[in-house]
Amino acid sequence: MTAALVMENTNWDSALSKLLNSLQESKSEIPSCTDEEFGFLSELLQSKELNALVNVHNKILNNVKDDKFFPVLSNSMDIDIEVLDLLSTKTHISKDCKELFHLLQKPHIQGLLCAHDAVAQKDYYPRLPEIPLEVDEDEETVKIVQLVKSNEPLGATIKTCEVTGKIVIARIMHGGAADRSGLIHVGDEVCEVNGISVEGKTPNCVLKILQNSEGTITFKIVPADSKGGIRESKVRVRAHFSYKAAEDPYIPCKEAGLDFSKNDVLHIVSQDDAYWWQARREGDRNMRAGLIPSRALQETRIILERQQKEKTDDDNIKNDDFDREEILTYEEVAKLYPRPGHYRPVVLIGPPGVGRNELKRRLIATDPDKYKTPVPYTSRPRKPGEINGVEYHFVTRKKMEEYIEYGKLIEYGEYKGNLYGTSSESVSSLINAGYVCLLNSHYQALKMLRTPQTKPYVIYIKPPKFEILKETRNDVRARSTFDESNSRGFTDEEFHEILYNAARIEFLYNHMFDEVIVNADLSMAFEQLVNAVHRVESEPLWVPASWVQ
Ligand SMILES: Nc1ncnc2c1ncn2[C@@H]1O[C@H](COP(=O)(O)OP(=O)(O)OP(=O)(O)O)[C@@H](O)[C@H]1O
Repeated sequence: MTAALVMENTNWDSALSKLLNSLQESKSEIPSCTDEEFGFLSELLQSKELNALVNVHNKILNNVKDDKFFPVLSNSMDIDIEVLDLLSTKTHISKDCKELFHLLQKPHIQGLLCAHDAVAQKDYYPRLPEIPLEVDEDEETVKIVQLVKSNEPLGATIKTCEVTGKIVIARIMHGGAADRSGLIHVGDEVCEVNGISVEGKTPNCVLKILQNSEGTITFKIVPADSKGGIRESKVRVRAHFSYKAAEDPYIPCKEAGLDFSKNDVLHIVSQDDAYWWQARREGDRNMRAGLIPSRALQETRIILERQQKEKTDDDNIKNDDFDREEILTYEEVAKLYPRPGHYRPVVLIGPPGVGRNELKRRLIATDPDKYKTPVPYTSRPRKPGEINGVEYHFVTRKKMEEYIEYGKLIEYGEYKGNLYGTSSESVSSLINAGYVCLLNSHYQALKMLRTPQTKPYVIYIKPPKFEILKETRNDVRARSTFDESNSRGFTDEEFHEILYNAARIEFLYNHMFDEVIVNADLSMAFEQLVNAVHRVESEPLWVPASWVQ
C-alpha cells in the first residue's frame, strides 16, 4: 500500500497520511534507517488499527471539549467479578452464558476494565508538583517524598519509636500506595508532613494531619538504614474462621485490616510481624494487602475463648469429640491441577438419610462407564434379596476387624453395631482405571480418607431446615433409611435426628469440606453435584499444600 492509496480513503486520519508522506519523502535523507525499520514504520502508519485508534482519540477529544465526556461508573472491574461469580454456576444453562463467562475472564478484557476504572477514578490526578529544591543543608539524609492522596488509604502505619521518641513508619502494606511508590520504608523517621513538623506529636495527631490533607502529601523523611524492597511470600492459606477488622479492638489500625470469611483463600504476603500478618484475598483485584491476625495470635485467642466458654459451657456436644482439641486457624493450601484420565475420588458426607445414595445413584446413571462406586464391606447380616458382592461384600465381624488391623480398609466406621468399610485396593483400582470414584463414607472416616495419597474432594450434603426437609421428603413419599425391615416414610423424630447429626458433623468436620450442597430440592442439589464433579475433573482446585509437594 502507498501513501497515495491511503489518502484515497476518506476516513483516513489526515495527520497520519501527512506523517506517512513525510516519512517516504525523507527516507533517502535518513541513511541510518534500514529498510526493515522503514518498512515497519510505514506499515504501522498505514495500519487500520492505528487509524481506528487515532479516530477514537479524536472523538474523545471532541467530546471532552464539549464537556460531555464523563465515566458512568468507576468500578467496572468489581462488576465483572460479580458477574463472573453469578455465571460460574450457570454456564451449563446456555452457550451464551458459557461464552460470556470465558470472555469476562480474558486478560485483555480485564485489563481494559482496570484501565477504564483507573481513568474514571482519576487515579493519575493531580500531577505531582516539582520537588522543592531548598532542602536544609545540614540534613543531608533527609528525603522529600510526595504521594498523591486518592480514595485509597496511604498503606502505611506510623508509631512513636520507643528509643528516640520520634514518629517512624511502623508498617508498609503490600501493594498499597506507599509500597507502590517505593519511596517509604519501615523504620523511616517522619520529620514533617505537608510542612508541619511532627516532632513531639503523637501518631494520632499526625494521622489527623494526614486525614485533613488534600491532593498531594509531602513527607520529609530521614530514611532508615536498611531499606530494600519487601519480598512477597508465596504462602496461601485457607481461613478456618471469619474476621472483621472493625470488630477487633486490638488491631493496630482498623483501616489497614483485611476482612475475610471462613473458607476464603488468603495470600499471605508478609509474616514479618509475630502478631499481624499482611494478606490479600486470593482472586481480589485489589493489590493492597491488609492486616490479619497471625496464626500464633489467633491460636491464643481461640484458647482464651475456649477457656472462658468452658466455665459457662452448656453445649451438648459429647465428650468423645476428639476433634474439638484441634485449634483451627489457617491451613496452608496449594492448587492441585487435574490430571486427565486420573480423577480425584469424590466423597459425599452427610447425616444418614439426607439423600447421599440417591444423589450418587443419579450421578452414576448419567454415565455408568465414567462414575463408579466400590462395593463396601460390612459385618451386617445379608437381607433377603441382597447379593454378596453387589450391595456389599458380606463378611464376619472378625474378618472386618482383621481387615482394619492389617490396614486393608481405606475407611471404616461403625453404625448401629455393624462395621462398614471400603478396601483401599477397590478405590485405587477404580482411580487407576480412569473412573471417577464416588464414595459415601461415614463421617468418622473423613480423617482416614483425607490424605495426600487419596486426595479426595469432599462434598457435604446438608439437610435443609426441618419444615423444608419434611415437606420435600413427604411430597415424593421418600422412604426412611432408619427402618431397614420396613418400607415407610420418615417420622418427625427421624427428621430431627438427621438435623441433629448434621449439626454434629458440621461442628466436627466442617473444615474438611471442599463444598456444601443443601439437599432441599433434589434436582437442584443434583445439578450442583454435577457441576462440582465437573469442576473436580477440569479445574485446578485448592488442596492442603502437603498434597501437592
Ligand atoms: N431432596 C430430596 N427430596 C426428596 N426426597 C429425597 C431427597 N433426597 C433424597 N430423598 C429420598 O430420601 C430417601 C433417603 O435417601 P438416601 O437413601 O439417598 O439417603 P442416604 O443419605 O443415602 O441414607 P443412608 O446413608 O442412611 O443410606 C430416599 O427415598 C430418597 O429418594
